[in-house]
Amino acid sequence: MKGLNETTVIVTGGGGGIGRAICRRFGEEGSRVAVLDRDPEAAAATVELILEAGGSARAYAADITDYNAIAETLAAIETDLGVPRVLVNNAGFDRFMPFLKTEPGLWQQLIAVNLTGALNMHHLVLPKMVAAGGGKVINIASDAARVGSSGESVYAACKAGLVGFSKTVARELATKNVCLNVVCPGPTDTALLKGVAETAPNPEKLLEAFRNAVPMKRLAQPEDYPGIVALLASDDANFITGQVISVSGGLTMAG
Ligand SMILES: NC(=O)C1=CN([C@@H]2O[C@H](COP(=O)(O)OP(=O)(O)OC[C@H]3O[C@@H](n4cnc5c(N)ncnc54)[C@H](O)[C@@H]3O)[C@@H](O)[C@H]2O)C=CC1
Ligand SMILES: CC(C)c1ccc(C(=O)O)c(O)c1O
Repeated sequence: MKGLNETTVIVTGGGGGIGRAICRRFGEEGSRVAVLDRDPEAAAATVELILEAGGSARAYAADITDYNAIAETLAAIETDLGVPRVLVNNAGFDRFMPFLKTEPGLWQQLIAVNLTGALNMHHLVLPKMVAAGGGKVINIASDAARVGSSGESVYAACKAGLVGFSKTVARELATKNVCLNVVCPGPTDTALLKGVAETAPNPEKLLEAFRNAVPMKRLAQPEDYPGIVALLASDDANFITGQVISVSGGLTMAG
């Protein structure tokens, strides 16, 4: 795709299911991929896959909830790989529980990763994109933000917050050549979904309910996302900003 070769790309949660698939695609496009994850081994495994395929990547172990640690990590990325032109905010986590059974401590954990973590990344990376004359941000939210999802109230609130935040900053930076767009996955076959299913009284029944809710009657695979993310990061998307796109087999059909 246009404009991705030798471009510096940061992917948070790059060691996980969806993040790894996105990193691999940028590797195939010839980008310099900064695989950022709080799990160092997972990040290193993603880098290994990219290098084996002939691409260029480096692993960065950092927690997106820690503003100062992220500032240090970004300085290292800039020294190693150059100023980022693409940022994919993908790191996230969830616990499945009816809202009335949750406690404020869990809300804080969910908000720290799914909302504050993304704010940290934007606050530290966007000034560099503005100074460099432009950039692309792709935020991985969730269809839970668009249609709701029982058991995911605070997570859904964070993801809906990310959607509103993305549209607002897309307006604020529209004249600076910085485009922000949101991709909303539906239920996807990753460690996150498996972890959630294991906490349910009947994991297979929960997964069946997720499959049945999707018009195309299957869970998403991580490989369902890299195409749209690469497109939104490319020069073919230079006039697209503030948009929200569901990749969920028809779970959300928004006009
Ligand atoms: N799997 C699913 O069904 C869905 C996933 N999503 C979203 O897609 C994104 C990716 O999810 P999956 O690949 O499924 O999850 P995953 O659990 O496979 O990967 C998430 C990765 O993020 C990393 N991470 C978590 N917290 C972090 C932090 N504080 N700092 C740095 N790294 C951190 C983890 O170490 C892990 O490698 C998340 O934002 C999730 O909310 C959205 C809708 C559905
Ligand atoms: C994996 C978790 C439980 C999950 C499941 C379903 C949705 C959704 O319907 O959008 C999610 O966003 C999830 O994160």
